[in-house]
Amino acid sequence: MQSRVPDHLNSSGLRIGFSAEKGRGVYAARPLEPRTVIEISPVLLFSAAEYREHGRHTVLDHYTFKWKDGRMALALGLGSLFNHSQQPNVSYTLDKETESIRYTTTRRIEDGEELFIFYGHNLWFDAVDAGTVEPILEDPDDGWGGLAGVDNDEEDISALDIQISVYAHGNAQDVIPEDELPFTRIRLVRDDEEDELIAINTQPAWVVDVPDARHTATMLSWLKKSGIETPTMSHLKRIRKQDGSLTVLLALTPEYPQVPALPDVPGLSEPYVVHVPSTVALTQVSLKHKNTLWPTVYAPRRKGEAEEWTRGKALWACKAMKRVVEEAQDAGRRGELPITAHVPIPYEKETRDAAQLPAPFLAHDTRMSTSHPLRHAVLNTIRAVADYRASSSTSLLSTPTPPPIPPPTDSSASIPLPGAAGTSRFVAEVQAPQNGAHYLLTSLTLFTTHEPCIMCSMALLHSRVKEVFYLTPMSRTGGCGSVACVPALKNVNHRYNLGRWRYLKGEPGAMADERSITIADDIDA
Ligand SMILES: C[S@@+](CC[C@H](N)C(=O)[O-])C[C@H]1O[C@@H](n2cnc3c(N)ncnc32)[C@H](O)[C@@H]1O
Repeated sequence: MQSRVPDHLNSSGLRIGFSAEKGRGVYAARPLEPRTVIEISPVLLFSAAEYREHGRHTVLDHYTFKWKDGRMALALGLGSLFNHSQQPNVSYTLDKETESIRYTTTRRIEDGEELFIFYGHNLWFDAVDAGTVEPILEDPDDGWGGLAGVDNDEEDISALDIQISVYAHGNAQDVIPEDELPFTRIRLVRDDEEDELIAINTQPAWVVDVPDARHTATMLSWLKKSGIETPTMSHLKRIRKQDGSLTVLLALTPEYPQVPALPDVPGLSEPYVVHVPSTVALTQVSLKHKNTLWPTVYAPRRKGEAEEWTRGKALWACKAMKRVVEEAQDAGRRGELPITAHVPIPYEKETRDAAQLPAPFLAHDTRMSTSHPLRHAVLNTIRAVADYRASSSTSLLSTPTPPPIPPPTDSSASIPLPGAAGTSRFVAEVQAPQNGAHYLLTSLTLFTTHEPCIMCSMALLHSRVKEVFYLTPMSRTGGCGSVACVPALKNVNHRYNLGRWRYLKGEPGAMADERSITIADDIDA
């Protein structure tokens, strides 16, 4: 049946067409370049109650978009007429400021092609998919073990809301018992590793010989002020006395690759590199061995003991995880894979001061829209932080312009990328970190919807992240406990902590997790 469609052409070259299977749709009336904004539709907003009581019982339910704050939006203009495809050629963003939706082409479009958005995974009709390629999200062999973890599903959010309310009440300083934390820790090393001492993990560090012991105090106070000390050196003592000579530790070379400048102290040697232990000594045996390399801090731990978490910190983490899920759902609605990673401002003040992160970083997976296989959410996030670190440690005049990368999804809360509009102003306002350029995610926590793949897990290792929390394990590709456990590999020069979020879908109140994984025994740490 042919429907009468208005002879409509918008200024970007879109017209309304009709097909028997899908009804009206939006078509290109001329070729369109990738990343062209083809339509900006103002929206009509319904409150959550108004929609629940009225809207959803009407035909409106086939047309409305979920707005960010729980309201529902009806796109005016052409926005309501885009049909759905598993291989969308248009992505969209909700613009809260102007109460509108912006539609952008994700690839080149030929004259006459239909334009599709991605509605999500829970369709209410039998979809005719115009895509010629097998749909990525429905292919059981997609290599991602299925991406249903944050599949446009309000249950994820309500489960997280319940967790938030659990931690929001009570004294923020209270230490939360291990089994009441919102995550289960994945142990990286066997308890007996320290005693076995198969190999001590080391990393290179700059040191300098100080011939006259009277200059030690001057050296140490200079070191404090110099800004080259990093929190990752906290397990190492600053001075080594050996065979009558005295050597001062300056910096770890991965974080400070250039030869450090020295104070004006007579007789100092040129800085040189030695290999120092990567972690504290947990046992006396280990201390003895590690001290032969460099004097190391002794921090005995009971078996399995890990960092304590307060109620306030658990609340901070739940909010961060909720943000990740919301953004992933949003990305999914726009035709991206619903995977997001997020590095929030640290909870503890000392970490905040050390990390010098002026705003949270958040990015989603952009493999679909960029047709680029490496645009994983974690890599996009690390790269955004790296670009920020690089730009803020150089002068404005020399700010490099990297190749274009997908911006974080929330421009209001995230850092503009170098080369993007507005970056220069931002960089000018933030004090350049003196020693921040080389250690990317040191002391920071990354939250992500899906267990990072092996590539991303390795990138996290290189970026020196402190800890990673993920919601959905990836049984076939995960590099943080499923297929491999990259931070537990033998001889890696950095380890980060891992936690898998606990909550049961459909039973949001349940804080125990049946699916929790332990990998300790089969890891050759
Ligand atoms: C937002 S409207 C899109 C415009 C609609 N085709 C019209 O004529 O008003 C959503 C409706 O379009 C239809 N639709 C969208 N994508 C489709 C697809 N891939 N296959 C079949 N029907 C589709 C479904 O009936 C759905 O309820």
